[in-house]
Amino acid sequence: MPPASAVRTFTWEEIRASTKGASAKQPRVSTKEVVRSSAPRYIVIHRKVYDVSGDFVAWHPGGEVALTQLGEDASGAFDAFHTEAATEILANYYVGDLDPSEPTKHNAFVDDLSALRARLENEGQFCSSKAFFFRKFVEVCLISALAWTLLYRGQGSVLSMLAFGVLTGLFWQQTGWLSHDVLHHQLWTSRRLNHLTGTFLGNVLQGLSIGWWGHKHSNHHSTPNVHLSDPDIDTMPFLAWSEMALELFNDVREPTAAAFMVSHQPILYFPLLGLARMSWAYQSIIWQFAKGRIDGDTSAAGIFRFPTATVLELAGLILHWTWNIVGVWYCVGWVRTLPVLFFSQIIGGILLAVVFSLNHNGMKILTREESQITNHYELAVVTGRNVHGSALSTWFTGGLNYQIEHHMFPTLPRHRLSGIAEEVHSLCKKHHVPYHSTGLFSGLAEVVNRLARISQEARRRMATNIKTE
Ligand code: HEM
Repeated sequence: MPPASAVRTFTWEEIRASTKGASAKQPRVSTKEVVRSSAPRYIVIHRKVYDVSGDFVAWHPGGEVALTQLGEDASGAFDAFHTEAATEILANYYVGDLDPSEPTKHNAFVDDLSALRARLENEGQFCSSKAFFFRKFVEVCLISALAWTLLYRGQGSVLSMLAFGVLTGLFWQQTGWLSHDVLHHQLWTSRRLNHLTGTFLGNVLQGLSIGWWGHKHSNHHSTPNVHLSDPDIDTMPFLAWSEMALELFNDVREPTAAAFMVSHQPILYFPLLGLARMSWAYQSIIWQFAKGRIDGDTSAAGIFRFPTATVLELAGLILHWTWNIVGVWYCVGWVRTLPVLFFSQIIGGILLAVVFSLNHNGMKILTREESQITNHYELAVVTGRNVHGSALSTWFTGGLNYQIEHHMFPTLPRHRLSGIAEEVHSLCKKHHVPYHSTGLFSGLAEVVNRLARISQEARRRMATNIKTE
């Protein structure tokens, strides 16, 4: 590192200029541009400036998700995702300091939450209880075993097929929470072991690609409910979650179909949830052959640079579909195979998507500019909805009912989240950050109300023929 006097200092203007290539409609510079152009690309972490241009993305174990923070203060996102080892590697990309006169997202709220993180680390709370995760694994195995036993013994009766569909949907939901935990590196300290366990839980048991999911989910964690950045609210032309999303009408391929969907979205919402799992399964397969191209980038994310990862993923997906199709056929015959599989996919879709929806939908949606001045912890609070209540709601939602705490500390094992919720809540109160916790059904009502409000606005705009750009 150069001596203090020789350290280059940067203004935000210079740092933001390094996002050249981004536009209001496409706020992220494409990975291809970052990799191929020789222009420096800066991010700021704890007032130090790092250049992540060139081969950074190809090397980075988190892949192109780092680019969601280009030109920004990425301190919170960096702290949330990384271990001590990554902090040591930072020096390789260091190019200077943020000018002392420039502001950052750092404030007293960040100080208090960083202190909480440090205390949790010292207490060893980031280490998981293996007994908890083993119990969870046994639970999902029992659900699946019951489903298959009923289907086999039922000899094609409608009741046994319905029971199989419901139990298999539940199995996929609960396995989904398990793979989510593992892929957030909550289970093992070895990242490779987490990826391997995740491939088994995600690809083999669930039929969903962990690479596809990891890419989407890391982007979501980095920019939750940020318009045009968070893939989880990028649901046009089917659902619009904000007035801002209505401005995307001009970009969709079938504006008339989109207008129909959005103006009926509160009614279409639940049927659409039923289709969610089939859509994810389809995208999981496509992803294997066109990694990254789904989002318009032709280069693959860093986690795919090992061909073995792709081979394992493909093998997992093939195993999943073979086991399910042949198994159902063996129990109920060809004619009933498709309806049984279809029904279980619908139930699985609803059970998973309803929880995802509860986590953030209907909460505040920020513009890119607003997110640039909102620190990572505050972003977690204002965009996240906790669902309080019983042990049953924690079981059903896989601990994601502590959504705010999960976003603050994604690597904290799920069984520790309830233990810190009260403290996080009181810190939010102390710093006047609005913390929202509600019941499962009132949360769902909030989601539907938001859809209804946006739908009404869409109809108003259509009726008055206001052109939205
Ligand atoms: C110069 C800046 C960065 C460096 C040197 C870096 C380095 C690393 C390293 C070494 C890992 C492996 C895990 C670990 O040791 O902790 C990692 C993983 C990861 N990074 Fe970064 N990182 C940077 C910036 C970012 C940013 C800004 C984001 C998000 C906005 C990000 C997201 C991730 C994610 C999601 C993973 C986990 C991937 C997995 O599932 O294993 N990184 N990074």
